Amino acid sequence: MSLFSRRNIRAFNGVVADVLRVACLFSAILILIGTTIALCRTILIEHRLDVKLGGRPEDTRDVVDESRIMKQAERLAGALKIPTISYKTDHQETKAFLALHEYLQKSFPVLHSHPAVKREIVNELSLLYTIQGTKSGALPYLLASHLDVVPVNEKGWLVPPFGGFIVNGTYIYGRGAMDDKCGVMGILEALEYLLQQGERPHRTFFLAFGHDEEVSGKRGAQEIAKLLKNRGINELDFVLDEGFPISDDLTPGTSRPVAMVGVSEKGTATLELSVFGTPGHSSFPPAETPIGVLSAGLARLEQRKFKSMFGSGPEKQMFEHLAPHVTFMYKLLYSNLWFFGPLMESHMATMPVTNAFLRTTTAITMFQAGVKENIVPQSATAVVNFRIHPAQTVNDVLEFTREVIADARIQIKIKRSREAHPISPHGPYNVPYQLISTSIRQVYRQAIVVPAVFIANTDTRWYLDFSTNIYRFLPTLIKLDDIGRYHGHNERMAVVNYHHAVNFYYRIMKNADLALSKEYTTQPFSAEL
Ligand SMILES: CCCCCCCC/C=C\CCCCCCCC(=O)N[C@@H](CC(C)C)C(=O)O
Ligand SMILES: [Zn+2]
Ligand SMILES: [Zn+2]
Repeated sequence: MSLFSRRNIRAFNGVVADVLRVACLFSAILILIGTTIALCRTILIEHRLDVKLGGRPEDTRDVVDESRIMKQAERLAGALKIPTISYKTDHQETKAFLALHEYLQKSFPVLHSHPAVKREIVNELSLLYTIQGTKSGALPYLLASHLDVVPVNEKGWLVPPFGGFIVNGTYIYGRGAMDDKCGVMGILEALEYLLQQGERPHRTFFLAFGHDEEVSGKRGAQEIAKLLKNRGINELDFVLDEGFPISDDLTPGTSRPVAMVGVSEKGTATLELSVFGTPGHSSFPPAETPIGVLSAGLARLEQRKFKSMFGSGPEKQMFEHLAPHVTFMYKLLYSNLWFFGPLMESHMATMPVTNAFLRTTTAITMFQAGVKENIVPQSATAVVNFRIHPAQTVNDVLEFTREVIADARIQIKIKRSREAHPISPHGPYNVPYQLISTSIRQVYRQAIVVPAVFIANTDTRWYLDFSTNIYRFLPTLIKLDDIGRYHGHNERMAVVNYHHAVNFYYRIMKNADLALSKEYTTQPFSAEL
């Protein structure tokens, strides 16, 4: 009988169908088990934590008095009028920073004259505040923000970017409204209020406001870090700096806001690509010019994306934390990335901001060549900025670039680089992470808090030595169309969101003291589950 007889083919089809049936059943069982485990784990953990930290999200005691909302907004607007622009390292609007220092002193008189608060100017333009707690023995913590802003192109703005306008009593417009004067002003508002109430923090903490975050932090945060070290401060309980804002209506499967707390940040590499040739008359040009050669190489680099590293970083935990709070279909999806990962990847790759979560990104940010229309230029130079997924390294970026460029005429030089930051603990027993999470949910009561990798960079790089608990989060709410306002036109902050930001920092200060109590210090909070 032939191997391909009808009977054999029928039998073979039967076996294939059986195997497929078993595989489907097996996958379905695994998906259900995966979903159940993820849900139980997160629900149990979150419930326990709410009880432990004593601050259930619905608890609104101690929240800064709402009648102050407009006054707070006006004070932030005042700070936005001061153009503390960083153009590049050592090229800054120096006078504006001094004006901002003075404005802060005038705006927050209680804290600036309080015996427990020491304010220092570091490296001429940065500020370090030390708030002396009433209890000794506990590790201090540090809240960071930055005083500088990126330059503006006034043309695209609805109102002048340094006008300090509050439009319709609803939005505070101005460069720095989101990045990051809301942090500086929000923290100081919270502390001013706390001291005004006659309260005194139990625990010592620092406020570190660098003046050059937008151009590296070398002169600001780095110097603040050195000063702390020189004073014998080698360890901090946690550091909280700017990071993701809370995203509203951006997460499939839920209409609730999602607060991503940055537990790491992507690495970065800035490469300079150059081509050199011989200058000459444009009426008898060579077959290829430096501009042509470099452009072709850059086009190849832009078109060849880095492979997706989805699932090789904390993305898994991010989606597991989302799972209990989303619709049933998305519960299945988010709890079973081993199965649905590719589907999620292809969806996330369609938007730049979600694509940045998946992979190392490539951005050609500068190009320079040519001096006159009839001279073939001698050289062409481009700058390419990469943001590196935590599962890859600077070296991977360099190798990838060489492989894609594949043209010996294009020289590749590293201008700046830094590996991705270590992943900070974000388990149920990590007090600093839970303290931040609880503070978020006490203010944004609907928010789902999840760990994530911050896709941009912050001053936290200078504080990595001080603690393993380094977090990045901005306590405001944004919608999809607000993302373009970062470093773009019409940066703004809703008056009500700014009020929430102040409340959040106030909560941090209160909860940090709560976390000092015996109950917390005797529990194994530092251990991961
Ligand atoms: C399920 C996914 C939902 C996705 C929602 C995402 C919402 C994220 C929105 C915005 C992120 C923007 C981050 C802005 C970063 C500001 C910090 C900054 O500019 N840092 C500089 C530092 C550098 C050293 C000069 C930077 O270039 O990274
Ligand atoms: Zn910033
Ligand atoms: Zn920025």
